[in-house]
Amino acid sequence: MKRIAVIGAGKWGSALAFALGQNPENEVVITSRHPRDVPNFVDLETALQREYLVMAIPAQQVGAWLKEHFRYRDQKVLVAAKGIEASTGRFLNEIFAPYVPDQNIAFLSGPSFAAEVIQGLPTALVVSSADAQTAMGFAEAFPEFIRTYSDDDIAGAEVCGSYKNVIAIAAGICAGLKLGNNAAAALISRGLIEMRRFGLAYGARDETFLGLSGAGDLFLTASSVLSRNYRVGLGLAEGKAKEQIVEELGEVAEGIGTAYALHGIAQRSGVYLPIATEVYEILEGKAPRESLNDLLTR
Ligand SMILES: NC(=O)C1=CN([C@@H]2O[C@H](COP(=O)(O)OP(=O)(O)OC[C@H]3O[C@@H](n4cnc5c(N)ncnc54)[C@H](O)[C@@H]3O)[C@@H](O)[C@H]2O)C=CC1
Ligand SMILES: O=C(CO)COP(=O)(O)O
Repeated sequence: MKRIAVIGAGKWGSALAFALGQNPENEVVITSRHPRDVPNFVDLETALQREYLVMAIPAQQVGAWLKEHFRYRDQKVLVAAKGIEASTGRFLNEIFAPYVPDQNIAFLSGPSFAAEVIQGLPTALVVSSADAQTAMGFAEAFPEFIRTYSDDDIAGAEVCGSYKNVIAIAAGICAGLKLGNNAAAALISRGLIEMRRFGLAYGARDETFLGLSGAGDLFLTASSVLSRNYRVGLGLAEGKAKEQIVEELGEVAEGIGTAYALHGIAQRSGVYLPIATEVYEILEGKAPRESLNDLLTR
């Protein structure tokens, strides 16, 4: 029996708790900063005693959360968030490194809308860890409707999971401006190339970008209104400010923070990130049509 605690009861944490609960080999509890009226809800201290932790707190908040609440007790940790910390440019593996040893941590990626997982719809995910046993331990915890693969390309999982959210914002802008399917396809394919170029510089493996974590999650997120990031793009195309969009969304859209993080990385390192940079400029108020036309005619 795997005793699992999901930390963070938002859309993704709730969906993961549901999915993992479908496997009779697991005993799953969930916790969050606001008590929830769900049968498996426990307080944070109880949750942190569990052997397996699934972290579903957004990337922009998890660093502060770890500092305030986390105490390592040999737990195995699965990081389910996707994003790069805007304030520091840190990836999630860097944020968690001071708290959890490499052999006890894994990262979840792949095309997976929470809204479909919670319906038990077929899904495929990747569990990446430096330790094969840790990756397998989490991969086999998922129920049959979720096909899991395991690998050790943490850099690839992280770059794909975070960067695709920024491309999804750009795709939402493209759709909102009614630039057409040709433009959308050009944008998404160039977004994959940009994400791959950035990821290779971070030590990611090439094949990861054509797999579930890369192309799979990018195509999913950059082509559906189920994506919060895609919906951010639609709002930007309407001329709304990001603050209003986030308020109306009522859920996290990690692509915003990651766009700021990527802009900072590009400024510091000189790496060429045209789409991420244009998304940052539009989030900062640049006219979307001018920006996307620049991008597509460059
Ligand atoms: N929703 C989805 O379809 C998927 C989401 N993800 C990722 O999962 C992560 C979480 O996303 P969602 O659950 O969808 O977002 P959400 O907006 O539905 O929920 C976020 C949750 O984090 C909690 N939270 C925020 N700040 C916190 C803090 N400082 N301390 C404790 N809890 C805090 C909130 O209370 C909320 O319950 C994100 O990184 C997202 O990219 C990954 C795959 C699918
Ligand atoms: O990561 C996701 C799907 O794989 C969820 O995407 P959004 O955060 O854009 O909704």
